[in-house]
Amino acid sequence: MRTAYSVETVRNAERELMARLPEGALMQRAAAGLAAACAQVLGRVAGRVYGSRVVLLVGSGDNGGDALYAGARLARRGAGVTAVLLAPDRAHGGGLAALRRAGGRTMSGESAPADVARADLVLDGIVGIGGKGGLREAAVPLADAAARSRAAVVAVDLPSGVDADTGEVRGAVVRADLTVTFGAHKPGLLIDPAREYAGAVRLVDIGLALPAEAAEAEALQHADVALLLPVPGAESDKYRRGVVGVAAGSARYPGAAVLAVAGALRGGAGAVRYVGPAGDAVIARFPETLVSDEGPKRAGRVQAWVVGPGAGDDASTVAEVLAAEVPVLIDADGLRLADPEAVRSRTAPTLMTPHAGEAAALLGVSREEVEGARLSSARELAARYGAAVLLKGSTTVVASPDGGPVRVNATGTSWLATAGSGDVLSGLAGSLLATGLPALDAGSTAAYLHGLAGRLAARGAPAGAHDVAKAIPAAWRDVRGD
Ligand SMILES: NC(=O)C1=CN([C@@H]2O[C@H](COP(=O)(O)OP(=O)(O)OC[C@H]3O[C@@H](n4cnc5c(N)ncnc54)[C@H](O)[C@@H]3O)[C@@H](O)[C@H]2O)[C@@H](O)CC1
Ligand SMILES: [K+]
Repeated sequence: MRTAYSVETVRNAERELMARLPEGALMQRAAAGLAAACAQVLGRVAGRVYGSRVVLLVGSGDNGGDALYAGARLARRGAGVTAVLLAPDRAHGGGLAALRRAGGRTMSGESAPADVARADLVLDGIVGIGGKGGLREAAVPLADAAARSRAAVVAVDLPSGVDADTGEVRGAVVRADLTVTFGAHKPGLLIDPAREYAGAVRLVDIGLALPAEAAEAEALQHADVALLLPVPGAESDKYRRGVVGVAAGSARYPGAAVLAVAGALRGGAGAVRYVGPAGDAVIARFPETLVSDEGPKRAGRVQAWVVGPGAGDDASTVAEVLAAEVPVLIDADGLRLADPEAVRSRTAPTLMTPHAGEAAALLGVSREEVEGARLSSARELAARYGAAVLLKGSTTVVASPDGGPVRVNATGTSWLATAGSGDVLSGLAGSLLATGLPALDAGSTAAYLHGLAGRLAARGAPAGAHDVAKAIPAAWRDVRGD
């Protein structure tokens, strides 16, 4: 699990640890890890550390201090290190002295862009967890110069200017190739749009003790998903493995039903029951589906429902499903048709799976606002509806109604932005719900498999939603290491 903590939690842990350590020890740990990472990067881009050109962008806080101490270490190994001081009279005193002792030089911001352009490596120590709200004006030309330069850009703790706690980007920020972060991941390193500016992320352990229950966000890895995936035992039959009901599709959109069933058949449930007007299309493609045209209430037992994909204006089916006392996944048209009060008053778990546009409509804000603030949007929807919310997009975020860390999915690919891909995801997640996984686990596991399946199906070329569904078993095997 990749776990991210809020700035407040990180600061508290730092304070506790610092009280037990000699002054400056924590910063030295950070600088040592940072310098080692930079040396590796220099090995790649310049062949070696000795004789390479390094420019430090140094703000007035401890983030700049980390950069200065790391720069001193690189200078001692023979790199030519220049520190650009954004506020020369407020730069970290100890770091500055260390750099000068090691033979590094300093300059002010105005003449820096030329040096940045010639550098092999630019170390971004403008601002870390102490900043808010995009880069200040004086720092913007330096961020631009770094972006134009052929140098590798390594961000200290965070790409300067991004919001550490939310992943929001308001104004100019540094774009890094690598971010070396200290003590713990910050939510902004896992969540877009900030994540995109971080490049690859490396965590340096500085000894912080962070309680798991205080996490703000977490990203499942292969091993976590492997533990969550349901595996049928010797005693299992199709009913014990769970039956998932799919109430989807309409005369106008039969394809949504076919794709949701395609996902559901690969999600671990023992059987898929389809209810709706697209039964013929579903059976033609997937003869193993149990088809009923009697409506959800009389369709027979299921352990979870998926409702909404391609539903058109069929509000009564949505209402019928919401009245069922089993977990329900609501997607697409179902999100628009569901009565909020009926969702809130449900006692069994509910999982809502909007994309940014659907979430925006539910929240009464613009799509851009949701895309810029994915974490708070998902949390807000979850709280309003008393439901788990899986917000689809470049980084899919799954929030629980009762708080706790959000799950962030990192397996997605832009190839998944294709018609019908969401229908496959809802079938898959519904199927996992039917096997008994809690909503947060079902949603995040489905997002993980779906993203992986998307990559496997696409491999650098466009793939249709049905290709993604077909690749789910391969994703499953990949996760389990079979
Ligand atoms: N506290 C600790 O124990 C440790 C802190 N470390 C480093 O210390 C950093 C936090 O240091 P600070 O609390 O001093 O804060 P920062 O250095 O992150 O930022 C504060 C400084 O940045 C300026 N600033 C704020 N917003 C800005 C903006 N939008 N654009 C440009 N400049 C802005 C402020 O004037 C202030 O001087 C961490 O990110 C990490 O790099 C590490 O050394 C590990 C140990
Ligand atoms: K930084």
